[in-house]
Amino acid sequence: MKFKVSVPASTSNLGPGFDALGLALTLYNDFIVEPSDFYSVEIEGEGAEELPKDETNLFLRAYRSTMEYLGLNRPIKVKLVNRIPLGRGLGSSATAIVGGILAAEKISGKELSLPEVIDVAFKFEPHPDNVLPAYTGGFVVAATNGDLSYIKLDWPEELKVIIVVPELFLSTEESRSVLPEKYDRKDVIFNIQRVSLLLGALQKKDFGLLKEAVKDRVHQPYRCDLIPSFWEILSEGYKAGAYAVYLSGAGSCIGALADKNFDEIGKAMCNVFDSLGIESRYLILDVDREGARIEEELDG
Ligand SMILES: Nc1ncnc2c1ncn2[C@@H]1O[C@H](COP(=O)(O)OP(=O)(O)OP(=O)(O)O)[C@@H](O)[C@H]1O
Ligand SMILES: N[C@@H](CCO)C(=O)O
Repeated sequence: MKFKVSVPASTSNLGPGFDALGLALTLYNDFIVEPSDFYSVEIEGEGAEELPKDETNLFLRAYRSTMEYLGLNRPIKVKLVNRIPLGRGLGSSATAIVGGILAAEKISGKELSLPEVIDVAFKFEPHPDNVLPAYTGGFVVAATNGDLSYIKLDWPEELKVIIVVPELFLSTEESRSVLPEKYDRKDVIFNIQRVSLLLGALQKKDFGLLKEAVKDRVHQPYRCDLIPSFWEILSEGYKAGAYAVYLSGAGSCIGALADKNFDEIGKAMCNVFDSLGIESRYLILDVDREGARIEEELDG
């Protein structure tokens, strides 16, 4: 039994929806798994040099934790084919967690319920906005309070996501450490208004509202100093025709929503990084609607 688990990247927050909104993208990490006499990890692509190849590897930790939950221990050999840049706010760690859980389900022949999947996943990443879209695909609104409530919403077909990827590694831990413990009531109200507007604007395809709807006072004003010329990059994205520009997840990637001028928007934002001597590239992505999947049996 040799199989491939494919898990999509995700862009979360979308401005004001901190720890609540997540969107799966058509960029994938693949995990090629087969039973073995002992655990081993091989890595190709992103993080091949940096990520651990022993039992501390996040994919293996999630796999083993799921197997432990099921009362099993079945060693595997896994090859990580990583296409999602690490430490950029594209949910790479969420793909490893979800991939490990799916691999355990396949090897054990047992299916976990969504609450069980979330219970295991939250041991490693206690916010839902990357884990959930990685697992379910699509545009997801998640609410946690002990239990998880979530809903998958329609995403307008014509809206693509342009992701600018700078050569700036930013761990989620570091990017969360700059956030305040408490917020002013006016800032909380500001974000509640914008998230509501954002969901309405997407539902009605009133894209002219998106620029206001992605404004945020909960995380971007605190994280902006971690990304040189953050506000200028947003401004260049808007000038080139984006409807919305925001920090993707915990950063450092910047996301832009548009239905045309995709290359112009990507280039305009990368030019700002260029002028700072920071290498960058852009990806034009659609929304993945399927989520994590076991794509194929690779042999017998
Ligand atoms: N594809 C992967 N395979 C194995 N481990 C990973 C993978 N991606 C991330 N990790 C592990 O998860 C840890 C935390 O990653 P972190 O959340 O900071 O970054 P990220 O997942 O790349 O970005 P983000 O969650 O902001 O989108 C990393 O130090 C790394 O050990
Ligand atoms: N909502 C999270 C995403 C990172 O997993 C954050 O912004 O910190």
